[in-house]
Amino acid sequence: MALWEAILCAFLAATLGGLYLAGAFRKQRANEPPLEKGIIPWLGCALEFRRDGVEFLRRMQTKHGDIFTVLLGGSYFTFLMDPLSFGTVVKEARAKLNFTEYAEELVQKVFGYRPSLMTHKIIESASTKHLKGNGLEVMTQAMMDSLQTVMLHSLGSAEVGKPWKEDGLFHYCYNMVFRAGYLALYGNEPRKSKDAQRNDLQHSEEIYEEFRKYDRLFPRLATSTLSYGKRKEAERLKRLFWGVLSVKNVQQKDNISGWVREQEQQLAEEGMPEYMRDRFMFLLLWAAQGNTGPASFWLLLHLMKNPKAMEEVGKEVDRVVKESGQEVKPGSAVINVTKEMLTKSPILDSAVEETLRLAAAPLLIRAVMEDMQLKMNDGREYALRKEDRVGIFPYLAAHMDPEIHPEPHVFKYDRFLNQNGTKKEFYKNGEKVKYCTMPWGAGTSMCPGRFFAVNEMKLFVFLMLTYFDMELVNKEDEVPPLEKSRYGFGVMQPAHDIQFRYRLQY
Ligand code: HEM
Repeated sequence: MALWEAILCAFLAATLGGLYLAGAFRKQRANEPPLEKGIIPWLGCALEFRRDGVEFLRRMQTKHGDIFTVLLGGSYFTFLMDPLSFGTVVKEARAKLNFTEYAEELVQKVFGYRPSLMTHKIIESASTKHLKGNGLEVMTQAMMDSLQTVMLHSLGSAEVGKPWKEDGLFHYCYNMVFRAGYLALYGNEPRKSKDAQRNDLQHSEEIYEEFRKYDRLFPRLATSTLSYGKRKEAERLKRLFWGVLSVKNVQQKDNISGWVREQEQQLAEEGMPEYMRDRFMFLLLWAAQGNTGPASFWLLLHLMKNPKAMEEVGKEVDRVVKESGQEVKPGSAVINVTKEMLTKSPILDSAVEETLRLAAAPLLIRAVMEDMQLKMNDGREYALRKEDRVGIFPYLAAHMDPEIHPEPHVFKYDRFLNQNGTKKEFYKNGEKVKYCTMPWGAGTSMCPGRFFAVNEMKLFVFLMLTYFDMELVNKEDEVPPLEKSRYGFGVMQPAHDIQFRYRLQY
């Protein structure tokens, strides 16, 4: 064979091998879901998906129905769009559909954290102890105290009159809830130090500013699409957080939450090196603080845009405060809202659920560990291949389904309540939909902080409505659209902020 023939053969073999690895030759087999490979080898439909995931999946759903497989950046994802069938994925044994595989890859990429075998168990058991039941009472009180500190401080002294203050509503809500949550979880400056409270306020503000820089980069960091310069910036921020939240630094604080302290201790007992535990601290901050602030923003905004909702929630808040025997008097605008009080506000509960229906858009992913059959609710069965992934995107498949939630784009504060005050059930094709909303994920990966998160949002609303008058600067401003690049990453953020003003009532 001539040399040029040998080179040509090698080139052809390499190209075919590359195309094979890129999945270009994959065909839909009998019993498999419809396949969509896009036109670019390896990337498949990744660009379209990243541009606007909702639009892309809606188009696929119209074309293929409620199950289909898509090539995205070298991996095949089977999307299940039938909410009545979610249970089969969520409850499937870990040996077949595994949550940790994909999650481990992601946390290594974005936080530099390599999970140990026990990490998930440690998070689960610490959360059961500290973010539920009696532990939740302690955490709710810590959040209450920190919220009072940051919210009342932001106004200065009430004695100098009650001037209006103006701010971006998203900035204000995220800032307040983030800083209070950070202080409640990671502790305060040692109380023996002079100016401890002032230092807490200043330090939490600095942390918030840096966190937001990372937060903005996060979606592109997770999808490996940052420019070189932005990647360097993300690396700088990551290192900054590993330092600020290092085990050594956090241990200097007073009132560290049991949730943070115990997880760190258990990882240490398991033999995890200290530098890796520093990274874990950053991962926890992200998980605990990245969603609740944006969710509180949407809740307050929807209440402000819906006078009837604001009136009903306001009446409920007043009643609960009065029933607790407290009164907000001029000059002493301080109330204490307890976990117990927060159990007596069904209207606010419904408004919180409705807010999360509209704003929470996580993408739940499971790795297929062996060739298997997926049985749909209507009896159809589909073959899944080992090493593919299964994706559930409840925002589109359930939250926005007009059959489950009529007028899905409208905020209805009492959507989740029956007239007699009990919780409503939802139906599709005449069948009850268990997974009618899934802001917290489900199954093994379900958010362990959900009870605390709801209490944080409710505390924030209790205090805002009790302490402040507030209004949008421009009452005609529409609710801003969602920032599309964040689909799949939890609670959505607005494409732009919206100005409001607030002042002390008393
Ligand atoms: C509105 C607020 C929140 C929302 C919507 C939310 C949502 C979620 C979702 C969807 C997941 C699962 C992700 C997946 O399946 O891959 C998750 C995981 C997690 N969340 Fe939340 N979360 C919120 C607040 C919180 C808070 C306040 C905490 C703790 C104080 C917390 C702690 C965690 C942790 C530690 C995980 C990872 C669990 C594990 O991998 O074992 N979250 N969250």
